[in-house]
Amino acid sequence: MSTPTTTGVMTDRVAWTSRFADFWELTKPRIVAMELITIAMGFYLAAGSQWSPLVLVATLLGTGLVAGSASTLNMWLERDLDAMMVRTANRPLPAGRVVPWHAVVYGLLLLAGGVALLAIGPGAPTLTLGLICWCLYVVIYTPLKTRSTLNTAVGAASGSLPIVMGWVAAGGKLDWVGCALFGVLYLWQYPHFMAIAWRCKDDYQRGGYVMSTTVDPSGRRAGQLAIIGSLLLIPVSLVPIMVSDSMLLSSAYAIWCVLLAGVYLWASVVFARSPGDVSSRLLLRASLIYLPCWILGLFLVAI
Ligand code: HEM
Ligand SMILES: CC(C)=CCC/C(C)=C/CC/C(C)=C/COP(=O)(O)OP(=O)(O)O
Repeated sequence: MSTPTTTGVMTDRVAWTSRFADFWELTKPRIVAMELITIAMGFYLAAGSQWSPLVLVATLLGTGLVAGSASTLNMWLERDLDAMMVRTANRPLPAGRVVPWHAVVYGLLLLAGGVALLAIGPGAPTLTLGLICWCLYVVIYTPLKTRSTLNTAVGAASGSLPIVMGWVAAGGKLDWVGCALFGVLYLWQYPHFMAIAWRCKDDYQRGGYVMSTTVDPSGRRAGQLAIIGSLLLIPVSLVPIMVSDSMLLSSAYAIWCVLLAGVYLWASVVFARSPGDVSSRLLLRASLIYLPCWILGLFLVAI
């Protein structure tokens, strides 16, 4: 009878670790992590003094699973196009490290787990939003990417709903504040994505994607959309002031929001005036700084 050698056990361990890493990558973990932070923030803002830690955990885990499922099925649907683009060619499916039907089963299992958690935890309103979000991303946004630049308007909606899911899960109504949370995330995505759409325009062209920068390679249209998004962020990001009773905290929040959106607007203008490698990197960085900083501001205003 043969016994497993140390080398054999080590090789198995490495193989399992890289398999785990491939399935993990299918969920686009960095975007999901950022979404989870927005969900926690939405929940925190709506929760009064009485809130259930179990509902919070179920909302975070459930939405995380539904979002991971959406990303996995998005990658499955786009596996052939991803193979044509430099940025995505080494993803688990186009690189052949995960078999397509395994990804489908995995994506559906994640969806089932997420639906169960959202049903048991926060309940029907949050679950309904989660399913709408999933459909927007997988069923509408993904096929629309090769057909119309309207894809960004739809993708941005799926990126903005999770913060509302957190808000609703903690008992928030779809009032001014609930809509403003959606609005900030929605508008934030325009400069964020316009920077990426510029940086990846050759890739998008190779994959046959219809993006603002492939229909207008001068970058004019992308620049205009980035400016409109960051400009509108100034008034919309001020609406959540309504959750605070403190004059001091609301004033500090207002100044913070105007400052953040001002920097974002400045980066958008720099990009619009001269679309290029440096200006698009600046805008992408500004977008990745804006979001956590705005969330920090919300945290403080709701103390
Ligand atoms: C229309 C909507 C969106 C599109 C098309 C989009 C697209 C992308 C793409 C293609 C990248 C990779 C950039 C690169 O490789 O250089 C990226 C990065 C990123 N996105 Fe977005 N995004 C959108 C919305 C969102 C939302 C809603 C969030 C989270 C709340 C988010 C968070 C991030 C983060 C944290 C990164 C940097 C980490 C990474 O490269 O994975 N994005 N986005
Ligand atoms: C609850 C739930 C379903 C949440 C969904 C949250 C989510 C995954 C938002 C992503 C937003 C978005 C449009 C990302 C870009 O995808 P892309 O396909 O353009 O990116 P890629 O080119 O890197 O594949």
